Amino acid sequence: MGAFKEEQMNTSGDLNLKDRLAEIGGKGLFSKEIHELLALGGIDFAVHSLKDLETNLPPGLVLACTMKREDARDVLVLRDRTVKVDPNDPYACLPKGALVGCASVRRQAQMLHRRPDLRFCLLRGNVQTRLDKLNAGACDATLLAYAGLKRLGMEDRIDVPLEPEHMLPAAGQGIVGVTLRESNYELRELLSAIEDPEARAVATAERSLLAELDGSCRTPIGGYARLTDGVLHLSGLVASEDGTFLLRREAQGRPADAAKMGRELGIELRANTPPHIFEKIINPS
Ligand SMILES: NCc1[nH]cc(CCC(=O)O)c1CC(=O)O
Repeated sequence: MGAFKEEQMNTSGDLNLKDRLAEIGGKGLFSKEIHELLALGGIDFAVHSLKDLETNLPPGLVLACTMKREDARDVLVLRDRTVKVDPNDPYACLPKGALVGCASVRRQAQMLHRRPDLRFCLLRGNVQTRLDKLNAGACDATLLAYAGLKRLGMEDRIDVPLEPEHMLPAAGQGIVGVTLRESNYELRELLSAIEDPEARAVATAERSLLAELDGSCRTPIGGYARLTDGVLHLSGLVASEDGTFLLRREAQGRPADAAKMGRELGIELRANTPPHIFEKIINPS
């Protein structure tokens, strides 16, 4: 196998900066065009943030490898960096009625659940654009993935890493995965060298939880698994957008049962959630 040729693509997810991701089609947005090209043989593999990768891949494509997980936490980035932060009560540093720039219903719901006084505005664009807008006073704080900031070398802009008990991450957050054609055995074998079994186990649990729950991409859903001493622990969360309803459940078991564990926790969460929270929004206006 010789050198790789890189094909850069801008997807609808990158190009549409105006709307909330949830309203323009959710996860498939970042991978639709890429997977069409992959299926046709225009490219041989595609690299994704697992968080943005749909749970049901197009026929003939597989998730060939999941790489070692970066820090999965979300972080709070503050405009006023001089305030004191209590790690046990990370949202207390925001004044009453503070304006939070955020494009994720999952983050918004979890914050509103603890701080119903907070106000939210849409903040989209790439990370640098968001930080520029924050610094210019568009809002008082924003929430981002630790992994995204770290990979861009902007860890120093992190004010408050949020522990999963305060903010449950999205399924797959912090993990990079590679998709390719199922029939490309040579490349699958080659990529198995960068597969991380722990990332595979946690990603499988989180993604099967998400697959079970994914009624509408507007539903705030969190899923986070970790492996300790050979035991897989999975936390799942469903909330209403305004944070008035929030349900969190945990499960544990063997890594080999990751998919089953995710499905079962998803079923349990759904059974205990008012059905309207999962209602599909066909035509958002
Ligand atoms: N939805 C955008 C997106 N997809 C993956 C990351 C961060 C990196 C990762 O989670 O792997 C981000 C940015 C963010 O949410 O702050």
